[in-house]
Amino acid sequence: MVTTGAASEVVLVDMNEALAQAQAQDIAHAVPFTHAVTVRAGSYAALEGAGVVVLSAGVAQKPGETRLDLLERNAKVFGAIIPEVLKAAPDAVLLVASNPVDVMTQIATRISGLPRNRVIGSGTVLDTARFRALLAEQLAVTPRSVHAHVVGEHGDSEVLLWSSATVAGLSVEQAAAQLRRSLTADDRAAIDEGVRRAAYRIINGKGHTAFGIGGGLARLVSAIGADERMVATCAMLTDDVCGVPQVVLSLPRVIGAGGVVDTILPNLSAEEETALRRSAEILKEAADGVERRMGWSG
Ligand SMILES: NC(=O)C1=CN([C@@H]2O[C@H](COP(=O)(O)OP(=O)(O)OC[C@H]3O[C@@H](n4cnc5c(N)ncnc54)[C@H](O)[C@@H]3O)[C@@H](O)[C@H]2O)C=CC1
Ligand SMILES: CC(=O)C(=O)O
Repeated sequence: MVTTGAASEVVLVDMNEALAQAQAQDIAHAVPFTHAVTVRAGSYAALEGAGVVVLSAGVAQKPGETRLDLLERNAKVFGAIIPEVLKAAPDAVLLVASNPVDVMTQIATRISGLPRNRVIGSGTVLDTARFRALLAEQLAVTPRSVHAHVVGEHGDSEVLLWSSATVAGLSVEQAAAQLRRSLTADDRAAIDEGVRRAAYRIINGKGHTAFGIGGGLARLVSAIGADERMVATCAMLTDDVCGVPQVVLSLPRVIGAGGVVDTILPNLSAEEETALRRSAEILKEAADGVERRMGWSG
């Protein structure tokens, strides 16, 4: 947020106050080289007046763990922090990043009691970025010129929408042919694996992921602040996805003041529709399970 000037003031709140202080100081020392952003650590009360609160507290995956493995532990963390956040910043948009982000968004929606469009999960924003980056590398164009989306779970069952991916208005197959680049079934499988398994590989190498999600969250904060109506694949509680009712997952959403302004359902091939339904079923089952175990259902 500091490097892009996405906010005028950033407050870091963490149960580890010394860590929040140290991070705030370190980040503040980048301000002279970037944008005029005030950065400080504080208690929940310091969130007063916040337009957006990013929820990223909790535990992260260790090598070998899936995102869904974190569910119970992070549900308890949200149970503790969301009432505190709302006391200080009742009008904020909640932007959820903690994993498993889709189910955590559903939990945040339930605990907060806020309208569903004000509780957004970063969802597959990061996976969409990874898909665009890898397609761009394959086609030797900049990722900004690749229009492609990942929908469904931010996790193992996510769905890469190859059928609607375009460059300069052409399908990626047509673009590859004109650009004299290979895009064989093996290339596509390698890109799929590269997107779907990115977090596992990065966590094996450095213990966590940070820059991609940081870029994505900053972009969303700035879209909300400027009422941009940017289309991004964010997670939100949705009435019906391929016949699965009341499920939180990512679809292209219009992001502006107040959170999600609208949702767009892309054209799906039969195979993509089946995969999206499966992803919705997996998330629904995980969310129903945690609601039961936490005594929230009914
Ligand atoms: N949605 C996405 O694309 C991504 C999500 N994540 C998720 O974000 C979360 C955070 O990841 P990291 O920053 O790498 O982990 P981290 O362990 O570095 O940071 C988590 C912080 O939460 C704090 N915390 C824990 N319980 C708390 C509580 N009750 N109140 C206040 N603070 C509390 C901890 O003190 C710690 O500083 C994880 O769930 C991770 O899986 C991470 C990267 C990408
Ligand atoms: C950790 C995580 O969810 C990611 O980097 O995709």
